[in-house]
Amino acid sequence: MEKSLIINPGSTSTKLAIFDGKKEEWSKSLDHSRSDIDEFNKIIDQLSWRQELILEAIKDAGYQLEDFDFFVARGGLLDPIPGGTYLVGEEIIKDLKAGKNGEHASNLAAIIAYNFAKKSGVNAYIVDPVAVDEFKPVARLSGLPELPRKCQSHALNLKAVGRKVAASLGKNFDEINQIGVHLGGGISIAALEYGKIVDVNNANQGGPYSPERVGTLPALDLVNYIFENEPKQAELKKELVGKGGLTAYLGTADGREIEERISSGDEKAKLIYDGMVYQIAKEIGAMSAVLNGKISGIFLTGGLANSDYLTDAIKEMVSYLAPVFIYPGAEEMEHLVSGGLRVIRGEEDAKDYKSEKL
Ligand SMILES: Nc1ncnc2c1ncn2[C@@H]1O[C@H](COP(=O)(O)OP(=O)(O)O)[C@@H](O)[C@H]1O
Ligand SMILES: CCCC(=O)OP(=O)(O)O
Repeated sequence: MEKSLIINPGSTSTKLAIFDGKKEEWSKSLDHSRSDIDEFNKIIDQLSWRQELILEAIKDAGYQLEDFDFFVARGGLLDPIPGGTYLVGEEIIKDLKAGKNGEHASNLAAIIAYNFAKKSGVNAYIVDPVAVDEFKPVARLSGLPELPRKCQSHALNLKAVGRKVAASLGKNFDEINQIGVHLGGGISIAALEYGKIVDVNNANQGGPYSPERVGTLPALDLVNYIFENEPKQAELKKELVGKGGLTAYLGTADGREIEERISSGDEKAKLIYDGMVYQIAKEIGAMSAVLNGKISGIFLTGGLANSDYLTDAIKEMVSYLAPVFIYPGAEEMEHLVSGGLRVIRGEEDAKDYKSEKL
């Protein structure tokens, strides 16, 4: 009675897993090529395509929708809400379909889970969506009232790894302060104050540049660039979010390829890669100030945390602040199923999106 399908779409992959309770029975990552993704104008246009790919994958694995007692999905760009597990209902679906708070691959997750859950007559949940907003009021100020800073992050992985690090220190997640660093295609660097994301760069539009994203840009120069070059809005967004950072400078988002180039003496690759390290360390320093320097640990997670080159270089710049823990990859699937199970087992109530909106 605890069989679940976990659905986690990212910009270039859709990760799937089937659990019975906390035991993983099957998992698969469907990797999507840049050319497949580029076929679609908007993220929401990918809905049927990704949904069919998922159905095919679970069928090939010998499962059908009726086998599942609940579905759990990575939540998308919803209205700002506190962390936790939410029951997916019409209000969530309406906002995600409309792209009310922007476009992101994770917007598809709850819609697909809801479609599947309706067919099977069970519930769908989301856990710690990218829209988790636990900002302090001062963190919202940008300097322009019309453009407040938004709390959007890799909340799912940050919270999952934060819990693990706290446990390894013999503490509860909500007892200590940490700086959480998700190093993926986008980069989130968060001040976790007693388990809450009280500040974070927005991986889609601020902080360090990353394999695919530009990070903070000089505002006036961006305005001039737009007026001088008159780019199409959708094209410019793709340039900033999908083709910025390492991709813009070096033509690849692949850290392994860049490290090979560095090993064979490519000085430009070294400068650009080291520039990303520099910006990451600078942002960690900023989050340390947010926490008044009272930090039990800094953790580095995400795909790039597999790289000794990067983690050693970051450690060299920030380990004076606190011990640095390395958790390569992501803990997202386990965290999603745990969030769903807490509700299924009656250990906590699923939150209601409408009444939790900030
Ligand atoms: N061993 C490695 N060395 C360097 N970079 C790596 C390594 N493994 C993965 N990466 C990089 O990690 C990034 C993807 O991280 P991931 O956490 O999977 O991304 P996302 O958060 O977007 O799902 C890519 O830039 C990839 O090249
Ligand atoms: C807005 C932060 C979430 C994010 O950027 O996720 P992906 O790296 O999976 O696109």
